[in-house]
Amino acid sequence: MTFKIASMEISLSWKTILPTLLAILIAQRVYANHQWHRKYKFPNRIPGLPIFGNTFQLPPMQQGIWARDQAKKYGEMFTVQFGIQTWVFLNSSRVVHDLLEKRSSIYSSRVHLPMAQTIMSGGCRVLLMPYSDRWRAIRKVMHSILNKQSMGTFAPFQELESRHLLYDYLKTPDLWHVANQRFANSVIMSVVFGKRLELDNPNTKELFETSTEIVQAMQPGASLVDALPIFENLPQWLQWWRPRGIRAHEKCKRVYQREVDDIKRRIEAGTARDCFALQFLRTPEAHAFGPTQLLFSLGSLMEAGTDTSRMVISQLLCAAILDPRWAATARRQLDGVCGANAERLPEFADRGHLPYISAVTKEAMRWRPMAPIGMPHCLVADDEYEGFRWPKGTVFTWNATSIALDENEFEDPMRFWPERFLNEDLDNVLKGHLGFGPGRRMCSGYHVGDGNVWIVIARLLYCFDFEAGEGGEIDSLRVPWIEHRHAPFPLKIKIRSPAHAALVEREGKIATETVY
Ligand code: HEM
Repeated sequence: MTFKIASMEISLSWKTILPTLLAILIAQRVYANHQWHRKYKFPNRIPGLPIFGNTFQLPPMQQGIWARDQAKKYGEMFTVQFGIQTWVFLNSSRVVHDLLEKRSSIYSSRVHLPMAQTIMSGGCRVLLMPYSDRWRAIRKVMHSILNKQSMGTFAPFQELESRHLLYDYLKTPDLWHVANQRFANSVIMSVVFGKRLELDNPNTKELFETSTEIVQAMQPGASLVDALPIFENLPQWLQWWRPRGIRAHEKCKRVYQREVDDIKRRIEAGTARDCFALQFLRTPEAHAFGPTQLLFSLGSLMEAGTDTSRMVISQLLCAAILDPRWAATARRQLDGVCGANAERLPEFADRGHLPYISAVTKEAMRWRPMAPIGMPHCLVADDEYEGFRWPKGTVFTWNATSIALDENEFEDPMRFWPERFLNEDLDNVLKGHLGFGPGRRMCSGYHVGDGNVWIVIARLLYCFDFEAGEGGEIDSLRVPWIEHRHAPFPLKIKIRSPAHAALVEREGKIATETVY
């Protein structure tokens, strides 16, 4: 009886305590939510699902077109919820300039990615690093080696690899996409490690596999814990993704170390060419953050510097067949400088006499942005702007495709029209477009990227004619530029004349036989 009474007493008290506790918790949550909404104010929010927000609305491909449609509907800025992250899309160069450039000191961090950055990269991948002393120190060294004055060190690599590219186009025109990839990979291998790409070397294959793995790991939704970082609090033995991440990390360290050991051997033997790694290894700051950071600083450059150039070159060829007008203008200027009868190949030294090719290069950075919805920049302190208030941790990105194709930004934006860049800012490769990103986080290798595209397009247009291949109309907004297993669009390539064939044969063959 007593027990019964006691148990009744207990159950009675729980019956009252539990709902009361629950009510307090809900009230607290509602109050916190209310306070949060009073404190912070976001631009137009795109309606989404409870809990998941807009996560399932972002398509895996053609994200740029999706984001452009949203910008048309929601205006200069809009807000979306991807998992637990709040993203603000900046849809005009005005707001990009005001926030990501002018306030770059608080808009330049990265989203926390427990799988891609913490585990797979040991926190050391430059592209994914938070804005920190370490990131600033490494970027400073990168800048000191990759600045405009140092381009004389890297231009010979680009010169040689572009001659090899011409030879590949002459001999195996149907494999032009493979030639583009070989060119981009070999330039970056030379720039970073001072040696050419050896296609059949398994070490090379492994090195480039690591890039593919991290690109895949960075895709939204690739890993649950990156979408919902709360899962990183699970005990390590329950984190099923961890062993895969550790394996990828160890593989990266092993393949990067192999390259570092190789260049150290060449330095000792006195056979190393001047390159990024050679200079980097001599810089005390490069060693300040330990051996893993040193390896990943070199690896990060390899990863960031390959696919980017390859894709922009493909875009240019596509633009040439869709609108032959600009290609004809470029050809006229090239013939004026190098002779109409294949007298010689265009050189970097001709750049001052070939302004149209520089304008073509800038227009290529605008036309179909390589990062279609920009790259996430994370805010590190609460901020206010034009009546909006954002908490730290909000993610900002420049809506690259939308801005590039907006007629308020560019006259006749759909047209590939290099003339728009023939102005007093022509020689400033960053000015007038966002192809290399905004603010402090902008591309570290932009001089190399610009040089790659400039020399390749000058030489290809001088030597070859390009026409649409069979396979229907090309929708240049939907071409899968990232594709590397097959050509992203049908293209027919013909050498201009027997004299041009002889020039390519002569200059290209030597390039294919050069070994270092
Ligand atoms: C045409 C070629 C290239 C294009 C269009 C390009 C574009 C970009 C873009 C859009 C970003 C992101 C910027 C941001 O987050 O705001 C970036 C970052 C980066 N790029 Fe490039 N890039 C190119 C070539 C290269 C090359 C050749 C290298 C190396 C030599 C390189 C190294 C990097 C690095 C290290 C980062 C990471 C910067 C950071 O997060 O601090 N890029 N690039």
